Amino acid sequence: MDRQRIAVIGAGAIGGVIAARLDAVGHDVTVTARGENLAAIRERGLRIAGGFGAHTARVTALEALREAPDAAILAVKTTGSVAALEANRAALAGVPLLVMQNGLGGERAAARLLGHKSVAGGIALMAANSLQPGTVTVTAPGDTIVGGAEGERFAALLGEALPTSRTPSIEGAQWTKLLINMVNAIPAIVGHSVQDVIRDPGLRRVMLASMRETARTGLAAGVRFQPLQGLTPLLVRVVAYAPRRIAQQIPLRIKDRLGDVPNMGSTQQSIRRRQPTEVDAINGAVVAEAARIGIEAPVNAALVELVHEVERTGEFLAPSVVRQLA
Ligand SMILES: NC(=O)C1=CN([C@@H]2O[C@H](COP(=O)(O)OP(=O)(O)OC[C@H]3O[C@@H](n4cnc5c(N)ncnc54)[C@H](OP(=O)(O)O)[C@@H]3O)[C@@H](O)[C@H]2O)C=CC1
Ligand SMILES: CC(C)(CO)C(=O)C(=O)O
Repeated sequence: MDRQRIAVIGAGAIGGVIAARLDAVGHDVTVTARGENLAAIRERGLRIAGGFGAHTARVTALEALREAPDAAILAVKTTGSVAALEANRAALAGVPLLVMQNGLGGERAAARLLGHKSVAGGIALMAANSLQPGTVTVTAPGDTIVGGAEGERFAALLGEALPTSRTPSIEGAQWTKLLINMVNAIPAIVGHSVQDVIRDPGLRRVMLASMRETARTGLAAGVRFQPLQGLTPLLVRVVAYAPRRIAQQIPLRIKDRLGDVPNMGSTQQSIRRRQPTEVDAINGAVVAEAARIGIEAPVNAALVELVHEVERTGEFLAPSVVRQLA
């Protein structure tokens, strides 16, 4: 593919990896960042290490885009989407955009806000920690999944830089990722790695309960879950309805896929940076969809409350507080 001018809005964990890999394969990359992260990228470059190899990308780093790129990628947390899109609205007019976010429908919200339809949805299956400015460690590599409008364009672009595939239904893929993201809340509440939380039988029981609510809600709402990382539609039914001793194999598999390098999950990383988390867009999305179709999701509702409590106080809670939820 010809050298393209690519803008990555939000050079944190996922945006940082994507920007550095696009730089590594020869694209002209501009990132937007702020504060210490912006200063570190300007001074030392954007550094990635771990699962996709080491690279220091000497990218252009700005607070906001000054001109229209050929294509753009939004990789801020869902809580920052509106501000980040507003800040770059003029440069993004008519520019194809890929929204790389967990949660449901980020690409639809961005398309509404920008007032154009060239917006694709992307799902990162890698796990990455970004706790030092300008530096990202990929703790577990994984595919990037792209779908929706402009899916073909972004699959071709990212496919040069990272393992990438297309999904025929970004909504169905986002629901499967939502199920996987039930691993996020409990580590953010207790301050342990995702792997350690899943190893703990009592915490795993609560995580599985939140996964069951997600699977049952999605199935009841008519979602066609797409296969992701071996999590097939059949296994989604196993999560929803099989006896607990069988269904718990799903969180255990996710732990194995995350590998041995401790991963905090993106929600806990927000907590550790004293920033708002995406819990309302993850566990809260299950609660909202369950309410919409007239069922309940009490474990997810409780997890939302506990993550907000940790956000407010900055203090992790004892695992026993979570174990009693299921
Ligand atoms: N980390 C992971 O392993 C995974 C994350 N995801 C998903 O990917 C998405 C991105 O998450 P992640 O990369 O972890 O998040 P990060 O918080 O690490 O990165 C987001 C970056 O965007 C920056 N940012 C926010 N608002 C603006 C703005 N207005 N202008 C410029 N920069 C801005 C943030 O800066 P600041 O720090 O100053 O706020 C931060 O550096 C989320 O939806 C997440 O759920 C999906 C799979 C795995
Ligand atoms: C990698 C994974 C599944 C959990 O760590 C994730 O999506 C996240 O951190 O948001």
